[in-house]
Amino acid sequence: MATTNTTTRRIAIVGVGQVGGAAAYALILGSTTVAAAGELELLLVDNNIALRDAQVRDLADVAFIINRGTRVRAATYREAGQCDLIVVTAGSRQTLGQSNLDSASRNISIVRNVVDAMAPFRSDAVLLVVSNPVDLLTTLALEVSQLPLSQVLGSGTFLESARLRGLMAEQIGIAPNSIDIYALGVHTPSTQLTAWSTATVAGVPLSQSIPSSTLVGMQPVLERDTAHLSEVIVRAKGATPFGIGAVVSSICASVLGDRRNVRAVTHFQPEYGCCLSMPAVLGREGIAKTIEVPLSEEERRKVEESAKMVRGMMEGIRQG
Ligand SMILES: NC(=O)c1ccc[n+]([C@@H]2O[C@H](COP(=O)([O-])OP(=O)(O)OC[C@H]3O[C@@H](n4cnc5c(N)ncnc54)[C@H](O)[C@@H]3O)[C@@H](O)[C@H]2O)c1
Repeated sequence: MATTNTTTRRIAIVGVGQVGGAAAYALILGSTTVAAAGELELLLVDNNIALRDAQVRDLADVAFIINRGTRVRAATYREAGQCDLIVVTAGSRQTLGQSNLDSASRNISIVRNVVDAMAPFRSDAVLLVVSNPVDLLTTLALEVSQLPLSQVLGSGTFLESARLRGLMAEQIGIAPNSIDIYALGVHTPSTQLTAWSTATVAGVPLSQSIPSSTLVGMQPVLERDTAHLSEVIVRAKGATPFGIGAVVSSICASVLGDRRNVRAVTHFQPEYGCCLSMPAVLGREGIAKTIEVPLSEEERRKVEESAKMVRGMMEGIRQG
């Protein structure tokens, strides 16, 4: 490793294709925020060595231009396991027409292997999983890494929650950061849940802060657009790197800066026996606290149904 300095924050990105590359780019642009008061070193890992080295060179140019002392270099799995924060974006992208199951089984084996190759982890390392299916792979990474529960999380429905607020803001003329609403549960278009029952504007329930005719009209459209926009983007350009890249950068800033922002990320839920997205307070330890959301009976039943699928797949993985 390069010589250490107490204020250097190290983030490893494992899998530097479209998503890993965009995450690295967002991290370099936001390096002052991400590394809190210190400097940022980005370690890139990929089993495609030519691609990894090309990404290092391309991203090093960005760092030179930004000129905030950020360093970018290639690294091994072992070095990645010793970083402050490790982002797992390794995987095979799901192509349209390919079944979820095909893509899931390849990513299960990839994520198991990369997490295994990084172990043993630095004791305070935080592991952030982005590869899909993200709830299953975060649950798997938690088991394989043997890190404490709080230190393993996944991007989950953070992006969908941000998208939901942004799309709603356009409809109702209120800024996104003044709307408190989350997409929760298991991250797929058919299983994630919009927590309408707990949504507020300025602490006032949505049902009292927006005319009911507006609310009823926009709910199905927002749900559909929030859940399916990624598919639309993938159909047109093959991947969705920028939104998720910004999500990674934001989570890294929250964790390394111990900022205590509340974000919908996937993390272990004892009640459901697997990782799925619920709002969490993010701090240096990863998940500082889960916010208990008082879901309606129907919302809870929907979350339990999809959690059952994740638990079933985990059981299949354990039995080999
Ligand atoms: N959670 C989300 O919201 C979200 C959003 C977008 C993409 N994704 C997921 O992110 C993952 C990556 O997507 P992408 O578009 O960047 O795909 P990509 O194919 O462009 O990149 C994947 C990279 O992983 C690398 N890789 C594969 N096996 C590896 C291994 N064993 N060790 C190290 N690197 C390895 C590949 O060489 C490639 O560079 C996919 O699983 C995708 O579904 C998640």
